[in-house]
Amino acid sequence: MEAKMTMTETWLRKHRLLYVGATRHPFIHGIRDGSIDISAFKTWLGQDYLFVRAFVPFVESVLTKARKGSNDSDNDVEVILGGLAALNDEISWFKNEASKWGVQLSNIVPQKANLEYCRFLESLTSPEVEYTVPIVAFWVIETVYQESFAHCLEDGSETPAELKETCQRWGNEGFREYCNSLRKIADRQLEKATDDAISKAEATFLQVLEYEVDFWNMSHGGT
Ligand SMILES: Cc1ncc(CN)c(N)n1
Repeated sequence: MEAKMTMTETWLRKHRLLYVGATRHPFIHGIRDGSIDISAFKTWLGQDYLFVRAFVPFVESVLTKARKGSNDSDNDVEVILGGLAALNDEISWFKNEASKWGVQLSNIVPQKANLEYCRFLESLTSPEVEYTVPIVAFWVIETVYQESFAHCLEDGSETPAELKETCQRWGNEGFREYCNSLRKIADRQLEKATDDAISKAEATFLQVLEYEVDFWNMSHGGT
């Protein structure tokens, strides 16, 4: 008998074009084939540092909701706490990387796409938004980076040596497994969710993908 398709699988198939748009963006192609304009990379670096700082309270709120709204809360808390710990490392990494590239983090002003994305994440921290919705958002946010940067490390890629460490940060196997754990939590929640929560979660899935595309665009000179 064939295994039943999970909700995340259904959405990934149904919204394939947008998903590919977010995970195979020209910014990523530029890293992968070595044609990236380093000023675009530096813009991304500074903006992403601000994003990651704003991402922490979002993840904290997911953690709080996991404690209250999950019937496997020990597992969920462990996975989400692992994510928070990774964010702590990520922030230190951004600081180091910025000084390597001569990017002054204290002078970075968030661009429109970044502000809008952070505002959207903040809206998901409201207690009225049930756990299923932000856990789906969390899974997609992390997975877009995992799939994007892993693509830059595949056989045949010509990623410049000085950008390999960046790609390793999200493209590594451990990060992939962590994304799979988030996906399993999201699917488990979706299985028992109401139709209303499922449609809100699907809309959130799409919004995150759109925000991710806008985020990459911003590094290419968009706003
Ligand atoms: C915009 C964005 N999306 C996702 C990630 C992965 N934490 C990130 N650092 N920045």
